[in-house]
This record gives sequence, C-alpha cells and structure tokens, in this order.
Amino acid sequence: MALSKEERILEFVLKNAVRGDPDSVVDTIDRYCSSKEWAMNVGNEKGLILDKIVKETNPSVLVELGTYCGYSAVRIGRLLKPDARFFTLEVNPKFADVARQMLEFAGLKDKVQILEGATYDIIPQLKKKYEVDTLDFVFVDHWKDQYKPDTLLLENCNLLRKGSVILADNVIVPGAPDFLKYVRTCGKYDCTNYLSHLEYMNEDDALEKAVFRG
Ligand SMILES: Oc1cc(-c2ccc(F)cc2)cc2nccnc12
Ligand SMILES: [Mg+2]
Repeated sequence: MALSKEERILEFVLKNAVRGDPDSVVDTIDRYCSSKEWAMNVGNEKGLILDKIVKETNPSVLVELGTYCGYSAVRIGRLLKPDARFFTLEVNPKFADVARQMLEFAGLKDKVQILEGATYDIIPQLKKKYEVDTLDFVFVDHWKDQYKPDTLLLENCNLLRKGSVILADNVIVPGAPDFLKYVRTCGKYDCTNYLSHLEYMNEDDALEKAVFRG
C-alpha cells in the first residue's frame, strides 16, 4: 500500500531530522510542508505565537484537542517543565500512530500522552481516569464544529479554573464563528485575537486566546 501523506511526512522526519532534537523535528516538518506537500500543522508563524503563550503560561497540566502528526505536540512538549502533564487527543488512529512515532523520535515519548478517541468521550474521563484536577492550558486545533461544544464540555466537567488559557487555531480559516461568538460574548472569558497567516500560505488566519474568568 502506498504511504499516506502523514506517513510521508513522518518518513521525511525520520530520515532528515536529528533524533532526540524537537527543534529539528519541527523545522523538518515545516521544510517538508512548505516545499513538498501542504499539511494542516499549525506551522512556524502561528507556532511562534503558540510558543510565546505556552512560555507565558508555563502550564503544569495541559490538553491538546487534535494531535494530527504531532507537530504542535512536539512544539509544546519541548517547552514544558519536567513534571508537566500533557495529554493530546486524536480521534484518527492512523494520525495517532504517526504522532506516536513523531513524539518518540523527538525524545518526548515520556512527556506527552496521546489519548486516542473522540474529545467528547475523553474530556469527561480526564478527572477520574487521568487524575486531572483543572487544566492550565488547552490548545484547540481539531474539527472547527467541535470547538464550541468541547469548550462547553470543559466548563461543565469543571476542568477550567480562574486563569485557565484556551488557545484556538484557525479562527479565520477554516473558521469557528460559533466558538468565537461564544467566548467573546458569554462573559466568562477575556479574549485576545492574534492575527497571523494560514500555515505555509499567505492567506490570513488567527489564533484566539480565551482566558477563563473563573
Ligand atoms: O490548521 C488547519 C487548517 C485547515 C485547513 C484545511 C484546508 C484549507 F483550505 C485551509 C485550512 C484545517 C484544519 N483542521 C483541523 C485543525 N487545523 C486545521
Ligand atoms: Mg490548525
């Protein structure tokens, strides 16, 4: 069977990046996806904004919704303190398998836990099954129609506390209008928009930061 695009990206990393060096993994994925095949990684331009917000937050317990090939899991994982607990959720088994190998190659296997399944099944398990109290940081980068429902689920599962940071990718393209309207008007969040560009393209895109008021 021919390799999938995600497997081609992984193969390029295994051949061209430096094992155990997360920065080289991130740079190598960006090189492949900007020159050979576009893929929906957050990319380096929005990635630098993500880095800055992760560093400012310095999270101890965090979740990513949508792992894909593991690009942002490597990006975030490389900035975390040794005892941080980072869960990344992926519904597609093939993507989860690529991400698992990507994280292992980057040397982040023990820092990032990939949870395979639907966010609406896993989020309600975080407290009891994964011993999470509340979340310091959530990176939302999965299917746009899930952004608002999963934000409501995080609230209703009491996983957010005063200061919990939700950072959402793609609020312009593909866009998550119902999520944006909700976090900006419900009165529970302080919102900031970070205008940038769609990964590997010149098209506008943005990240939205929504800090829970508690
Ligand atoms: O960063 C992203 C970009 C796109 C995407 C696809 C096709 C286009 F034409 C433009 C943008 C989809 C995404 N789905 C899930 C998570 N992140 C995504
Ligand atoms: Mg995205």
